[in-house]
Amino acid sequence: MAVPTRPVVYSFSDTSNLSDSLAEYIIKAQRESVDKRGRFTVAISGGSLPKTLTALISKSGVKWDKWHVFYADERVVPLDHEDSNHKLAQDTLYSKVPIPRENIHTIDESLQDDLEELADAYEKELVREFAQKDSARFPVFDLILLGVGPDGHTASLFPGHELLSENDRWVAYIEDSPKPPPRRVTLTFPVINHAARVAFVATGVGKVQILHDILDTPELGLPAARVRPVASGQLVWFVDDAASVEVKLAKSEFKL
Ligand SMILES: O=C(O)[C@H](O)[C@@H](O)[C@H](O)[C@H](O)COP(=O)(O)O
Repeated sequence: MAVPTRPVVYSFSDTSNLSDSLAEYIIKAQRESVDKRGRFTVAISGGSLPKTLTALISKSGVKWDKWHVFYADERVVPLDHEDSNHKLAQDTLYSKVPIPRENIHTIDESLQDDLEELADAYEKELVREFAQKDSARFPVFDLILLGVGPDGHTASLFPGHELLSENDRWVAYIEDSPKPPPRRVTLTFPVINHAARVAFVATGVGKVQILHDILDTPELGLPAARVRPVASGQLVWFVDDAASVEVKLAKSEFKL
């Protein structure tokens, strides 16, 4: 059994410094992935995360045509709905950079009335994009970008939910999400924990307690604390000083 990865925690004075360093981290991950496999597969979350990616817009090292973007979770609403993570990322990022639309892997909104079928279809999209390239049982994302809720959820994996023990499916659905909207699809822990890199982003005073709980008492088993990339997977937290004020775990000085 691989030794669980210990998280590296980078704390920044403000979100502008965080966003700039996160962009440098992502570009380094992209460079390594493109050098090895000619592409960069990344899964992003919704909420406040897309906004922290905007520093990439002005960076010269981003090879947008090599990116393949998926969603760590997505709300099951039309892709132009205000609750859609895709719409959020489209308005915040994609509309400002030359990423090919065919490289953005959205849910099939025509299936939104049948969550089982929609989750299955998204899983098949992952199989198409990864299986012929990686023979592993689970897809190996180059990078998964996660947020964390005040209850410790990440993606759409919520405390006490049966999805936390889903160990076979790559994509699962939830119809009673405690965070609205209720109907969502999400990557499962096996997929998240097979990523080459996982980076959490958490900012603001609203995350003070949950960051302390997750980073200093992982034995509580909160969903975000159960993200432990196996093998050589890296686990990094990008936080601001406001959110990490109660974190006892030693913070590292950001360096690539
Ligand atoms: O679709 C979603 O709602 C997100 O993927 C969700 O998992 C988010 O990352 C957390 O709820 C944190 O959200 P904030 O960063 O906005 O607090």
